[in-house]
Amino acid sequence: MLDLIKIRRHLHSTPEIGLQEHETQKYLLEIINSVIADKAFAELKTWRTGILVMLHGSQATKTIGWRTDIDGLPVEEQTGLPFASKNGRMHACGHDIHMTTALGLLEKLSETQPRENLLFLFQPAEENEAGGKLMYDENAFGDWIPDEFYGLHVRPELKVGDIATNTHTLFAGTCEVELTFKGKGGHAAFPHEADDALVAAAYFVTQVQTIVSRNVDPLGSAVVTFGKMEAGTTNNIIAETAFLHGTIRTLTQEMNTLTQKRLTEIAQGIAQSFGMELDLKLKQGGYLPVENNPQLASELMTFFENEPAVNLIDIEPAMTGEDFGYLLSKIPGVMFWLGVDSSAPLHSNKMTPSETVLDFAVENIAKFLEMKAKR
Ligand SMILES: CC(=O)N[C@@H](CCC[C@H](N)C(=O)O)C(=O)O
Repeated sequence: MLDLIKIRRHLHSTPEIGLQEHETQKYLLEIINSVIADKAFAELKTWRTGILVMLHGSQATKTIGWRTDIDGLPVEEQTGLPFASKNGRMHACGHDIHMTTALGLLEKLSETQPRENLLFLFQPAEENEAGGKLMYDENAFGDWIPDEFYGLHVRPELKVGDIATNTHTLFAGTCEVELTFKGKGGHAAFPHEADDALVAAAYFVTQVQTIVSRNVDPLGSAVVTFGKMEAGTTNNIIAETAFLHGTIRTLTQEMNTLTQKRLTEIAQGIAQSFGMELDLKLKQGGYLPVENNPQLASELMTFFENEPAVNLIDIEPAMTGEDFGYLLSKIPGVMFWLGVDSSAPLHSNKMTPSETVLDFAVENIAKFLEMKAKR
């Protein structure tokens, strides 16, 4: 039987960034191969750093998919745990828990051959390059495309035992924004001979706040956050360029399109009024809103509601993003939050999920997938 705590700690101590998860893939493959070694009904294929494992059903009429993501974040871990990552990257979004749960599910569900096909997707690059979209668009699934797709994300504020989802939108659609104002540098004493990119960026950051307050329907939802701004070199030199890196989050794709349009207009207007060049990149990729399929979500919620160990919560959408949104735009399915009881939030360098969630998750999600694959 797999030692889930040992596996989780190994994965936790060796995180890798999206599409560079080579060691992670190697380690996952070792475990997956040990689990399916004597199962004639199991088959495996890889795509770059991703892995697909198919348990072929005995009387398959459909394919049920389970998805996990495998990448880490560029975060210096500060948990002080004995198995903390020391490589400048961290599983600060819980993907170590996601992967370990998927391995536990694979072990449990491959004990006997399911009736329906069961596909396990270990997907790279959830955080940056929308690996799910890449795999789908590059036909990594081939004829293993699931008919229904399920997946989870850990949620620090919820307790172990909590499973939270809804029958509509669970996560926002996001759009990454990269923007550079290119002006003309100069001496601080001669501003009239320069075009100050830092001042333009300051106006932009202020004006862009009006998208949420003036353009978004007050009954709708949008977030425009710039988390990074770089301009200038020292106090007495006028900045030639200013770089801003941000993200848009909205609960509908229409709102995302509107927000992207207004942001573009504001950036262009400011560049023009300050007489400088603008380089603007909007990167939405696969980060579409995560839309649960109403019927499948309702079935999943009823199932977990009737499981004594599970506290099922009907939850409001969150403004986090997930490239599972892209896969769910192609394949009906459900994503849910799994409570992991950490006092530090997602993406924090102190995020510490409770490992007791592993047994809970494998036990209860396996029951749901067994019901779907009709043993
Ligand atoms: C669950 C979670 O935290 N997801 C990330 C997804 C990032 C999407 C993309 N890189 C962007 O920033 O738009 C999140 O930040 O919500």
